[in-house]
Amino acid sequence: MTHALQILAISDDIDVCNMIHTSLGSNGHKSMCVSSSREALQLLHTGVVADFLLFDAVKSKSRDGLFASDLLQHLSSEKLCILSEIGDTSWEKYAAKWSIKTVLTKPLLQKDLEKLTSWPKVEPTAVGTPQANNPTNLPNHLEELDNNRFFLAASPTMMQLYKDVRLLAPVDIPVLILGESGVGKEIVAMLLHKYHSSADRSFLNVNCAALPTELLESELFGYEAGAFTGAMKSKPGKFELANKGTLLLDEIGEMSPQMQAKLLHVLQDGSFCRLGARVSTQVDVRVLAATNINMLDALAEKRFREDLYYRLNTLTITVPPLRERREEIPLLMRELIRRGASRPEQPSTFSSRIMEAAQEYHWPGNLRELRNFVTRTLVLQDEESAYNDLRTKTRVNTVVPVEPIVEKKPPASANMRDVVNGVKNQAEIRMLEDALSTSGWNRRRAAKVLNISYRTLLYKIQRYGLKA
Ligand SMILES: Nc1ncnc2c1ncn2[C@@H]1O[C@H](COP(=O)(O)OP(=O)(O)OP(=O)(O)O)[C@@H](O)[C@H]1O
Repeated sequence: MTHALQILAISDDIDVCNMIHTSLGSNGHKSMCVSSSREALQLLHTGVVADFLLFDAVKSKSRDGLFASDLLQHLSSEKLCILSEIGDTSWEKYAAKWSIKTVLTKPLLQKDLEKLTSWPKVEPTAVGTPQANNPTNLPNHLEELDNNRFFLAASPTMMQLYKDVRLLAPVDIPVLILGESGVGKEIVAMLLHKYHSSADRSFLNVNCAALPTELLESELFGYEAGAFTGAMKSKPGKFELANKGTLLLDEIGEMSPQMQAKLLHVLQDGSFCRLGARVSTQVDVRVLAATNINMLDALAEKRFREDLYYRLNTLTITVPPLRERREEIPLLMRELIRRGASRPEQPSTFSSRIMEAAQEYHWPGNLRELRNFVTRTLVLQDEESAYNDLRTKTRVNTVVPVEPIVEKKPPASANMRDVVNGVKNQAEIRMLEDALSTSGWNRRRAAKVLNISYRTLLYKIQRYGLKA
């Protein structure tokens, strides 16, 4: 049987990436698209095998010497191809210098790829066979962000989300990012910033739920010396610091009514006063907002101002929970392991049974929980207990059918009360986890759904050790 080949593309152009994924995927081959040669090199260093590398030279940031010697160390020149623009012949001289035979021009067409690779079609692997679980079989998009953070998409919904982000990013309108806690709203905001014209300016983030109103006000707008006790020196706020850049207002749904009114004012005319200042300051900031609460409920319950809501959500992006894109789990884990394994004795991958168990678990804390799980497992180097932990949590979440009590004598030591309490606790944990995960770990909403007080819910979360 013919083996699936892998093409690695370095391109910022979503049409190019889509064409590669679709055209190669339909022939049973694999493809990966990254946005810089640095990312491509990182992948090659970690053992990813590319049978062919396509470099999109159009609008590439650092044309000269970009991938010359470094990439050629991994791949022979016949395996490299440059994608250029009609009329741009500058790449021919580089191609000659590096002995690269192929220079294609945009728009990239299916027939170019077919001719280029002349790879025979591979029979699709039957669903459910081990190979179908192999993460490298999925077309995916990996993008490097600041501070060793990354964006990875592989499911159809996330690939579409990436496409939407790329379309929206350059447009200067407010975007509201919705999704449960830990799904990657901040990562999406970072991507929106990366592809905005202000990308070389600051990207700042303020968590609106973490600070009481007065502190949030000084954090956002800054203060003058003497504005309050302890304000020895004046200090600019995040709006000033993010001038000409992007400011993400995280957990905006938790902002107090007073702050909402002040924020509305800034969004209307871009000006505000530092605390204790007499004159106003004018800024030009791209404001993004994110929340894990249901904004329509918040509007109906008058917890959030309608006028502010409509200012913030000219466009909305909803990031799906991890349990709705389980096919991404092995890929994400592999990438997290690759970045997390710092010592030689740490594994470069986890066993396939742990990967499978991870795909079955419902990850109420989404990607944050997955990342913590990988880090913990790498540090403790105890896959067995990590596996058991996953299985237990998956079982607790699955409805346990009540076994008919037929002629089974309980063991002498069994205590009826313990058994009943065990079943009751399990049912309670299941209900709590369901309510918390559907409300995106918004405890007030979960308490409402469960019809218990907020304090009772906090107590139960602590008692059962539930974690987002
Ligand atoms: N698509 C993704 N690819 C890779 N890593 C991701 C992705 N999405 C999220 N992560 C990782 O998951 C973790 C949580 O992401 P992030 O902080 O963006 O979530 P969030 O939705 O903003 O959470 P919260 O609502 O609690 O603020 C981070 O470590 C982030 O790097």
